[in-house]
Amino acid sequence: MTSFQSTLGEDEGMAAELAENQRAISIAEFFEKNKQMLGFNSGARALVTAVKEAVDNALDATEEAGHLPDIYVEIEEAGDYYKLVVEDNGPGITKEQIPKIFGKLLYGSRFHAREQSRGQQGIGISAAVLYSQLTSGKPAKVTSRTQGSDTAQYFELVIDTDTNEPEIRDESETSWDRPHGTRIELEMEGNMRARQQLHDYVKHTAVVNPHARLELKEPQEHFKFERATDELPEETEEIKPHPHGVELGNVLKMLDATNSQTVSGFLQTEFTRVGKKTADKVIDAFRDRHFGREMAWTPPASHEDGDVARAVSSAVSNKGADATAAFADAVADRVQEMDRVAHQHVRRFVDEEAEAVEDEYGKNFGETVRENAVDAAWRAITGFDANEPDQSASEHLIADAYALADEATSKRKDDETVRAFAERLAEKFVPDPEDADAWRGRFTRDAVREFVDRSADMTEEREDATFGDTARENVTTAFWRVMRTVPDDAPLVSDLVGDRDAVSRLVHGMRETDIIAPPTSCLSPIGADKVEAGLRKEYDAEFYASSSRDADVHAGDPFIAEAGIAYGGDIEAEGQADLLRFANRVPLVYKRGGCAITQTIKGIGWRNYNLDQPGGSGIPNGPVVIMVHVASTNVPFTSESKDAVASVEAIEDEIELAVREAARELKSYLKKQQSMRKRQKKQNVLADILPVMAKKVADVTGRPDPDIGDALARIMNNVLVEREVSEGDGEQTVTVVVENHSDRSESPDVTDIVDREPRDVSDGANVVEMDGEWFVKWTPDVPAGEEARLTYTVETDATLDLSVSEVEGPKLTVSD
Ligand SMILES: Nc1ncnc2c1ncn2[C@@H]1O[C@H](COP(=O)(O)OP(=O)(O)OP(=O)(O)O)[C@@H](O)[C@H]1O
Repeated sequence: MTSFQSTLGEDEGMAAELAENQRAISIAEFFEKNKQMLGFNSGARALVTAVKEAVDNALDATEEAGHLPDIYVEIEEAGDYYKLVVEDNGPGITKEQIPKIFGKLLYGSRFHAREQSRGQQGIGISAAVLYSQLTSGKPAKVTSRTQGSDTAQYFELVIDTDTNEPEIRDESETSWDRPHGTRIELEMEGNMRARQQLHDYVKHTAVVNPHARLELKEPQEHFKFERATDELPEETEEIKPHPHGVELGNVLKMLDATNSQTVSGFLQTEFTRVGKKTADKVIDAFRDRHFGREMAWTPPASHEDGDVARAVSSAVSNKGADATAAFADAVADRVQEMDRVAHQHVRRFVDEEAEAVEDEYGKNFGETVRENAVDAAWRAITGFDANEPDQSASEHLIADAYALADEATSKRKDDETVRAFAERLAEKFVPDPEDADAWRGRFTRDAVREFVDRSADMTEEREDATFGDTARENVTTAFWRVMRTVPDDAPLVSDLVGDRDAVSRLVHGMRETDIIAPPTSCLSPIGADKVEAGLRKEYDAEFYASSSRDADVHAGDPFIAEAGIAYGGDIEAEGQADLLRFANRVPLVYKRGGCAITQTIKGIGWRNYNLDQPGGSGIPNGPVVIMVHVASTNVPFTSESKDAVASVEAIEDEIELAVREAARELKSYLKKQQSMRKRQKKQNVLADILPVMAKKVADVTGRPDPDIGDALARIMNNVLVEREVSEGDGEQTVTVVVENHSDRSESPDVTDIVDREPRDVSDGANVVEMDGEWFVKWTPDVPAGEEARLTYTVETDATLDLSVSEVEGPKLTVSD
């Protein structure tokens, strides 16, 4: 304890004095002092954040109303301040809501909705109003016209920071030329030092929202991003939470609020993807933790040390010999039919057979008789004796335990060790007759593990053997597998409310149960095609790849990770790759280092994907743009300013998988490029030396020079395209020969352009005339090792121009 604290403790008057100064703090006051939490920590950043909040809202509102967004942003110098105007063509806001939306922090429509939207907390735009009033002292000016209304509403308002309530300074009806929408005007202290971030935000917003028209007018520049598509993103639907990943606190709250009485009803009504069957599975998993399971032993017939029929028969008195024998035999038969039998089975068989015998013999088999019968049968099966204080495990139980342990442990353990272990373990199941649960063989998994541990420890000590953790876990699992879920009714919702331990077991049950992934109707991913299209729109690269993963769940909220890669072309080759981060279609422009997206990219070994990565970790170098989008009904951000995605394992894993998917495509492209470069190099060398060699050979042998093109194509296993011409009477017959020296079938596009009309064109050609030139095009399928001959005739003085595509350059030899 510090001396200050000890003084406080001694002096009660001090506590009272301190108490006088203690009072609740309004949320508005809190954020007034903690502007950085909302992204208003500097004048430069404040402008970007205010634009972002207003534009995000405008996009959310227009899309939700089914309108193609048309958003205008203007930043203007106004004396010592900057004036920001953001206008949208959304549905507008009603007169009653305007003051609360702009004049009250934590007021919004999205906080409780499980549906993807840019806005989440209901803080964004009111925080911008707060910052503007704090720095300029001016009220926010809001104009809004709802669809179908002749007039617009105009408000001037500020936030009362003591009460976090709007204070209206002016209010009137006005006219506005937009048929519907909202316009907000804020004056604030600021500067344009973050111009680049502002441009990035608007530009990247346009990339991932191709359906939006965006206009940004700032003191120096004016951008217009026209819409690239009239297709709105798919409409999203609100969903309930998914059972995987909901936290204990939430489940406690939900149990408190639900109208359902049974846990099954609760699971089915409050969660997505839970029907009766899934609810039953969750409840079974819950039961296993809550009640434990019942040990099931093999029936005694195989061991011949327990006679169930005789035991049951002697437990029944006064029911007549026939009825007693029929009942005892029937119970014994039912037991024998089982591979393994647990106490619950015996209870069921006794009840069912008692009823059958009652019907047939007219004797009453009441509860006491039945209980005696269950006890007797169970004793016969297990060898347990309720009257024997120091009983030990029967040979039958030891043999059962041995069989399970033997199968679960490695073959290298010697038989004696396993037997000694099994004897000790079987002993642990022998109950104290006073303990009703143990008597029925009911134990939790932890209890079984403890039995195993104690038996293994003892075996290690006495038998000088080793019983490692894996062996212990395997034996526990082997026992747990044969144990049966208890049939007891699950507690009701009213029993669970407030019982943290029991609810925690329910939450574990929910997590353990296989449940299909949540519906993705609540999400609006960009889609792999559009990710690539967005990159193509923005970057002139030589290669693009993209991926969009299936939905996964975090904290009951579904999410999807998407990635795109652009490589080469005009992308800056010097320095690190460019990383574009997006969350719910909003570009993230700040806190790059503290973002899970950046961390995940840094953790990938990019050298495996043929990129340069100094030191083997970190952002790779080279002409690369990596884009990552996380879409979720609740993106976990590191702070309210929503600059960076928090480090959540499930999300990081999916980001990594999405990026690796795209990176694999990049790798095979780069590998191919590399092998093409090698091939080209080899070909260049050959093209230099072959003519020299050919000349020498021709000189020595006195024969004409051989055809170099042909030889080169054969050596390189290329596709060789050659033109042969035979001249006749004023006309020539042209033959284009396609020889395929490679080891796979090829279908090159072969085009000869001639300036006279060709005739007798061979089959399969497509002839198009344009401005006095004829394009004669074939796409022959040429199997490996074969050739195709393509012919036509044309006047002798025609000029010819041969071109070939659809075969990679270094694999092609054209001799015109
Ligand atoms: N331009 C607009 N048109 C229509 N409704 C709007 C507009 N701007 C805001 N709203 C409504 O006001 C609410 C509050 O907006 P605000 O920016 O404060 O929070 P949010 O967008 O819900 O969440 P966040 O704090 O994460 O930005 C929104 O949820 C939306 O219902």
